[in-house]
Amino acid sequence: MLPKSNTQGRKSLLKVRVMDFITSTAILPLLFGCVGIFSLFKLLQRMRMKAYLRNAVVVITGATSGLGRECAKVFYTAGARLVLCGRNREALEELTKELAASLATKVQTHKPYTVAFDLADPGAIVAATAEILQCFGYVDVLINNAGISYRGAIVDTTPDVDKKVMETNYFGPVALTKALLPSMIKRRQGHIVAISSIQGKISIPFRSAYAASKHATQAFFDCLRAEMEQYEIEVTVISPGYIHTNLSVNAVTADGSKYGVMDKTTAQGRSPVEVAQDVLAAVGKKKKDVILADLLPSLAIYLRTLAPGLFFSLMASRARKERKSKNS
Ligand SMILES: NC(=O)C1=CN([C@@H]2O[C@H](COP(=O)(O)OP(=O)(O)OC[C@H]3O[C@@H](n4cnc5c(N)ncnc54)[C@H](OP(=O)(O)O)[C@@H]3O)[C@@H](O)[C@H]2O)C=CC1
Ligand SMILES: CCCCCCCCCCCCCCCC(=O)OCC(=O)COP(=O)(O)O
Repeated sequence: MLPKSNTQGRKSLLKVRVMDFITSTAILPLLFGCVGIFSLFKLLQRMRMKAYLRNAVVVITGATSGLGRECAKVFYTAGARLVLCGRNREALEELTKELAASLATKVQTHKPYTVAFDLADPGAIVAATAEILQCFGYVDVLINNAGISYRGAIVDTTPDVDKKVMETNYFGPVALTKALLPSMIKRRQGHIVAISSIQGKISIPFRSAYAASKHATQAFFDCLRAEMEQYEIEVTVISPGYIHTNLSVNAVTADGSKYGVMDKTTAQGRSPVEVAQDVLAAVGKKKKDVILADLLPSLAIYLRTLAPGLFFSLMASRARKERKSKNS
């Protein structure tokens, strides 16, 4: 073994040699070159993204609250021409006024149109599509954001509740997408976005109808992406974790009544403002599948695939715990 001072001497000699190597060879210019190319790439990406969204006709469902409302703000600021959808006409008008009153941005902004309809009413979607297409003559980006959640045990849940959740979260967005596709195919241009959920990738107990509707959403829009490639139509599926919105308050329960509670998980969720910015970036970069969640939910997705037995045990234990806390 070498004495300590000798080891330190060797270490500093090594440092000097490494520095000599870096300065005497092409490594330093190469490093600077790589950083430069990377920064240039990022700059170009940002410029392309901005150009893609500026003046684009963007339809947002569920724009009256939560994530949809924040998406309306960020896309408006990016210079998009908006068609804002929801059931509550007054809330849509109020948002339009708020956007018009917002501070001037660097890009030219456009007064949004509003179209009020119920996604769970198949008849309303045909009329709404015609109205949406009349606003600007075409649609560049459709953001299927509207949705409701649910809380309940499968054994207590009425089929009407299952249907309501599926109609709002799956059949409605699918019908609207299909109604708008022909005009996109004709132009060979368009972008369909589905706001799914981590629960579109994994099912957690007491969320059957919601998780089923989001799994169906993932499956449908994955198929759509493959089928639309020939027309250069983009499809982006976004799966967020908990967001601080009124989703849990507005959720339906097993008997169809409103849940009306702000859950702790929801209250501690990400800010919808930040999530909306991530949605804007995902759309601008034409991402295909995006998970916007913390480490644990993201790991749970891998666990479901790689160790399903373990994942199912964890979910059963979660169900036991939740039942116990409800009964106590
Ligand atoms: N919050 C969260 O933790 C997470 C949310 N998501 C998803 O984000 C999306 C937005 O939800 P979020 O903002 O959180 O919740 P909110 O309850 O705040 O917003 C839901 C929106 O959907 C609209 N909506 C509901 N039912 C219908 C209907 N039948 N027809 C038309 N519009 C309807 C509501 O508008 P109105 O009532 O005015 O019609 C409202 O604008 C949903 O798809 C949700 O599943 C995904 C992961 C996590
Ligand atoms: C290798 C180690 C892996 C450890 C994995 C542990 C498993 C932990 C389970 C985590 C479950 C996360 C569930 C996340 C659910 C979620 O984010 O949902 C988003 C929503 O859509 C919320 O809707 P809700 O109505 O349920 O509030």
